[in-house]
Parts: sequence; C-alpha cells; structure tokens
Amino acid sequence: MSAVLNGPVYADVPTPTFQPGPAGTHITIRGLTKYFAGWPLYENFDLDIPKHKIVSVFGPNGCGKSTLINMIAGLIPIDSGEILFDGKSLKDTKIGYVFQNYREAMFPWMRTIDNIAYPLKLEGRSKAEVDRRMEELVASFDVKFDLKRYPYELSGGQQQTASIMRALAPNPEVLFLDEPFSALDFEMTLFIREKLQEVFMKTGTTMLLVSHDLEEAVYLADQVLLLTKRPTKVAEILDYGDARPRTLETLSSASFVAMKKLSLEIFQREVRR
Ligand SMILES: Nc1ncnc2c1ncn2[C@@H]1O[C@H](COP(=O)(O)OP(=O)(O)OP(=O)(O)O)[C@@H](O)[C@H]1O
Repeated sequence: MSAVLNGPVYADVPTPTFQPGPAGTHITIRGLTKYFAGWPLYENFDLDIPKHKIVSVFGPNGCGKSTLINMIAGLIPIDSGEILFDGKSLKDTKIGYVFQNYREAMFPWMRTIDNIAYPLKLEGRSKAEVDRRMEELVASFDVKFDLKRYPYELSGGQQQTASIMRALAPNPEVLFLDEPFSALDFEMTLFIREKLQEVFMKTGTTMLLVSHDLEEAVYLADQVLLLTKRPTKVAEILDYGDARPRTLETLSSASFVAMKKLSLEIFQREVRR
C-alpha cells in the first residue's frame, strides 16, 4: 500500500495529438526518430509530402536521403514516430520502389516480362488483367527490346526501364526512386527521365526521388526537399513550378537556372555549417 502511496506522481501530461498536414498532403511524417549505432540520424523529424507531386530529396553526403525514403517505404524500420499515407498506414497503401542497383533488383531466374508482371500476379490478378496491363506498360514505355529475355541479357538502361515498369505495374499510389539514373549513361538517363515525366503527367503518381545530381533533381521536381547534415532536419523546401513537359530547353530557362542556384546555395550553406 505504501509503495502505491509513495509511488512517483505523474503529471497529467497530455499525449501530443497527431497534427495532420495541410490540404493536399499525401504523406505525413511525425516525430520520426532513427538512430544508427547510438547516433541520431533523425530525431523528432516532421515532414509533409504533397500528393500528385514529384519531390526530389537533396542534401549533404550521408545525411540520410536513402534512409528517409527507405523508412517511408518500410524497407528500414523506424525507432519511433508515425508515417501515414492519406491517413492510412503503409500496409494499406500501394507503393512502388526503383532501386539504384537494377542488377540486383530483378529476379535473375525469371524472364524480364515475368519480373514486370510479378507484382500483378502477387496481387492475384487474372491472366487477362495481367496481359492488359502489360500491353499498356509496353506501349507507354515504347519498349523496343525483347521482354522475353532474362534481365542479365539486357543493357543497364533496358534493365532499369524494366524495373521502373515493374514498380509501376500495379499503379502504385507512391513511387520511390533511389538514385535511379546514377548507373546509367547519359542517353539512357534522358530516356528514362522523359518516361518518368510522361508517366507522372498521365497518372499524377506521387514520386519521391533521391538524386545526387542537382540538375536532375530540380528538372523533375515540383518540390526540392533540402536536408541538413545529421542529425538531419529540413533545411528548406523549395517549390519549382515550371510547366510540364519540361524539355532540354527548360535546362537553360531563367527560372530553372535560378532554382538550381538557390538549391546549390542552400546545399553549400548546410555542408559548411
Ligand atoms: N545499417 C546502417 N548501420 C549504421 N549506419 C548506417 C546504416 N545505414 C546507413 N547508415 C548511416 O546513416 C547515414 C545516412 O545514410 P544514407 O545512405 O541514408 O545517406 P545518404 O544521404 O543517402 O547518403 P549518400 O549521399 O552517401 O548517398 C550515413 O552516415 C550512413 O553511414
């Protein structure tokens, strides 16, 4: 009894209520905390990611760009916090993920076409549905290579094209792209960049893109999310509203150049801090 009477007195601290993001928010991140080996990478990190937009994540080396999208995509567990998609949890949300290393992303024992159709089969779609979706994807990606080949028989660009098709096959609500162009040559980078923009203009799929290349990050983005060094915070969020489709001419337009310059200034400020 005395243990109960003399026990610690807890103040009546209200538990913080979940603060939803502004209208148009797709992904709400609240109180996200992640430590690696006892060191904080993210601590009490909040972010709202808008719906039907492409958000490019940019920041100093090792600040946690990949870890951030991997935590949102559920590939890396978080220590604490909450991540909701339109108020739903990840398990009720359809997502797609494109890896930097396309060579390890595809099942080598499956033909390319079966790799692409795999998520549809996993969803239990009928053969007719799978065939219809595959035809749509092949047409929209203007595929000129033989999808009956095994992934290792294709060029790097063809493999990355196939892995983007696979990620898009089930019409995800969110597409995550971790350095999707970094292992590609320039010609293939341009091709895939245009394809992604076309898909985005047609479907409005929310996309989160990690890129080391500032030009590429800005070119595709509606919003550039600039991060600080770790423990990582939002340095700034810049809106970039140039009309789509963006083209090679966009790269020399005054608004694009100004956006790139401003992003670079913020990036350098954070690197030197
Ligand atoms: N499994 C892990 N164990 C320990 N530390 C890790 C682990 N994964 C990532 N880190 C560390 O967390 C930090 C963020 O890594 P992450 O790869 O997310 O950064 P990034 O910004 O994407 O990096 P880069 O710019 O080099 O691509 C780095 O310091 C990294 O060393």
